[in-house]
Amino acid sequence: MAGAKDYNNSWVGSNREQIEYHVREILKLIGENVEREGLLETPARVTRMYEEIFAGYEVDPRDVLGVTFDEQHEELVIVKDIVYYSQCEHHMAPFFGKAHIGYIPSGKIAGLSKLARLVEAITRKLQVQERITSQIADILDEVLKPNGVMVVVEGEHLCMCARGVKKPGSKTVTSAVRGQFRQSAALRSEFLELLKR
Ligand SMILES: Nc1nc2c(ncn2[C@@H]2O[C@H](COP(=O)(O)OP(=O)(O)OP(=O)(O)O)[C@@H](O)[C@H]2O)c(=O)[nH]1
Ligand SMILES: [Zn+2]
Repeated sequence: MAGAKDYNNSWVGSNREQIEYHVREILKLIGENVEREGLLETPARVTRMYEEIFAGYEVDPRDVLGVTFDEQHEELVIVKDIVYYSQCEHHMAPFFGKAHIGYIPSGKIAGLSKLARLVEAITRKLQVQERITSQIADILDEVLKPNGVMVVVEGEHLCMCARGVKKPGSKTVTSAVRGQFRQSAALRSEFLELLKR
């Protein structure tokens, strides 16, 4: 039955009926017949989709890094090609791509999966790519207190491909550096070189 599913995210669960109502109203306003078979379940489906793509509103990204390990590895650690899907806050249209994270620990390392979870927590909400990039860097910097952090995010924005300027295939690349990466061009080059492999 439409909307009978349990929701993991409390904001979707408690607002489900209203979200469904408003999706139905938008469908009417764009000229659709909300009674036709293909659309009967659409408001409920959209609401369930929101539960996934806006799951970040339920998570404090700092909590994702709650488990860390003391380790004396003070060399570069990189997790690259972390695929993300986000929604542009200007158009509510998807943008997606890959995030690459590098950091130089200072006595504390994060579980590798936690870096991917951090990307999930930050991207699953309305965002701009620049903010995603700096939030990843800032939260790692704050929680791990590493010697340096560098983050590169690549994204393809549907608001630039499917509408407006219509430039499919254009890629936006953003980066953020903290700590030793700020001072050292050699370190930035090492990170970028390792991304190419
Ligand atoms: N900096 C930045 N801009 C973004 C991002 N996602 C979408 N945008 C841009 O947000 C801008 C919104 O501009 P507006 O002029 O207010 O909106 P618009 O009339 O729909 O703009 P056009 O896309 O140029 O048609 C556009 O230039 C988008 O390309 C992002 O992650 N970062
Ligand atoms: Zn947009």
